[in-house]
Amino acid sequence: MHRSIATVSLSGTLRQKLEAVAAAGFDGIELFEADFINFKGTAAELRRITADLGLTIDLYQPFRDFEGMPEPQFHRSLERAERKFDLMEAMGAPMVLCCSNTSPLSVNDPALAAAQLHELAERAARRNLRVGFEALAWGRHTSLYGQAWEIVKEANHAHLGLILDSFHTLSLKDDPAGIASIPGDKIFFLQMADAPLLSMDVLQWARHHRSFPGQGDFDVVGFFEQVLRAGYTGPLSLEIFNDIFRETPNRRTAVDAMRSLLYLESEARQRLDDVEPVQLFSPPPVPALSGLSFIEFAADEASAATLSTLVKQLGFRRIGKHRSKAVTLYREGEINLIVNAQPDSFARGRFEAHGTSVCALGVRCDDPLAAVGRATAMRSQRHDSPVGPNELRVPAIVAPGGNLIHFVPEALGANGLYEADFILEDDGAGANDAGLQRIDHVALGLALDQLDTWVLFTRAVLGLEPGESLELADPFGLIRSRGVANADRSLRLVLNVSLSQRTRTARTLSVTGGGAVHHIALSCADIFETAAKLRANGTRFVPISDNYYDDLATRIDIAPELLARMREAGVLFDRSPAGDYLHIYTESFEGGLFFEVAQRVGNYDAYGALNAPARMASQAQD
Ligand SMILES: O=C(O)c1ccc(O)c(O)c1
Ligand SMILES: [Mg+2]
Repeated sequence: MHRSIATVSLSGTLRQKLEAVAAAGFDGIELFEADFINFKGTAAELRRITADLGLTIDLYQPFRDFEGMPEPQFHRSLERAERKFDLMEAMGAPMVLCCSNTSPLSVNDPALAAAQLHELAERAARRNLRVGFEALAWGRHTSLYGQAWEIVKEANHAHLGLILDSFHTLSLKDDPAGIASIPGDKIFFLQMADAPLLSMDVLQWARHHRSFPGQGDFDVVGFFEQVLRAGYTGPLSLEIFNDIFRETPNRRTAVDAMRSLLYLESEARQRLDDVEPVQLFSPPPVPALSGLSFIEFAADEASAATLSTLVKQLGFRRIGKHRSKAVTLYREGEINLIVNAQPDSFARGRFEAHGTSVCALGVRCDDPLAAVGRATAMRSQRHDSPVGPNELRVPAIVAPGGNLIHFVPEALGANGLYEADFILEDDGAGANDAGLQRIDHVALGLALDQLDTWVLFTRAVLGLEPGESLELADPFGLIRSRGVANADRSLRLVLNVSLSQRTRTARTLSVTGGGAVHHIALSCADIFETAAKLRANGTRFVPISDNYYDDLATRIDIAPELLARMREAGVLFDRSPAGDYLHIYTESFEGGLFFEVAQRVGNYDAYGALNAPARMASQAQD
């Protein structure tokens, strides 16, 4: 499809926006009027700049408060339109977006609206321009696409058509199914936007909280499917009013934007085997992922020694040394932790930039090359590390923020990779084993402008689905937290952002840079036994207040004996209809990273997020 984006969706000057959009591979733009009004150049100059960048100006927008107007406003608006048509001719923009009237002066008369739009289209036709009519969700008399379509039909002019915007339809919970029966050639333009489900004034929602398809909660794929079923073959465009995007570096926004369209096309394509009026993007399928094989830390010699002590307290044994690099492998249960202190390596670069931190995750995968193919198709970068003799090349990609995700072939089994790359020599400290079994989840601390990027990345590249978005109280501000997981829940990530500059998460972030691992949750079969062994090994846990347990007993019906054990051990508890979650947090390591030990009972499917405030308050009281 011809892929386009409204200039309002990105930060920067108009020229910077155009350069970012062109670099991300877009074909065209919707020119947001304010971007042109404040541009220090002529329409002809803009035409040359966009053409030099290989972009077309597909739409000039918006033209407001036009239809259903009494005199003298109507004729004044026609004059205004003529001046905009002059500009459009000079810049080579073939279409103007006329959004439904919000003025208190407008009258509720669809026949008048149709007649006036006919007149506008007639004037556009004289210059071979076209007019698209869009229902704003807060339009005074026209707020639904069905109403706008009735008016366009009645106006019956070849140069007048309908503009669809998924936000307006989905925010009002209007049914997009009717779109499929609108003639495709009368849909002149398609604007796609997603958004989180919020209960607020629809205008505020639309102007501040839209997001790219795949980042929000709307059924944008279902909407797009109906438009394609109508036979639409015009541009696929993004129009995103978002407060955070206005300040996000525009190169990143532009890549997210392209990824969202590629995701949207590929998802819709799977629903449209029978009808495909236009070629849709077809990437390799999402890989089948089955959990984390390893977590790799970036360190230097000194911090590698500190980490070694820490993980041994957690019951890990050192089981191998890398064949050619200063890299050590630790294991407990099925969990592999790698500490990479190799100078001149990718890991050392991360260490120098961010301190001791997680620099890579290894994900088990049925077909790693296909996974990398999917990732690069979805605009992620492939990463190739130097490989020594007899070592395995594990395909990797760069995640947002710069850490690596390696795809470890499932076929290697539990030990294949480690046997190839490491000299395995168990240091025999297995007596410390505390019963940690698997990596339950990895929680990331992200900058505010990275959450949407990560939701889309994990969805489009890794095939993970986001869960509920929660707001959690830290003593110094709010944290927003969202889990993403694959279908069988063998791979779970938790994405945390701080809405305040003053929370622990925000402060850690300013030390480690965005996209850092914030904590690592490890599972066990009996949390009381495991916590006792870990304590005996020297692990220190975040203490939990007595008041927490008094309150817990009032909220949840728990056997007194279990409550007493939790109180004594400092174990936190959450219950859902599907099951229970018992967990405990270690004190943090330098840079703020810490571990969580978790026991899932039944089919509990979340992360104990409601207990995070207890942890954050305790950490703040240290
Ligand atoms: O918020 C607005 O005014 C506005 C303008 C043009 C659009 O296409 C739209 O969806 C919203
Ligand atoms: Mg719109």
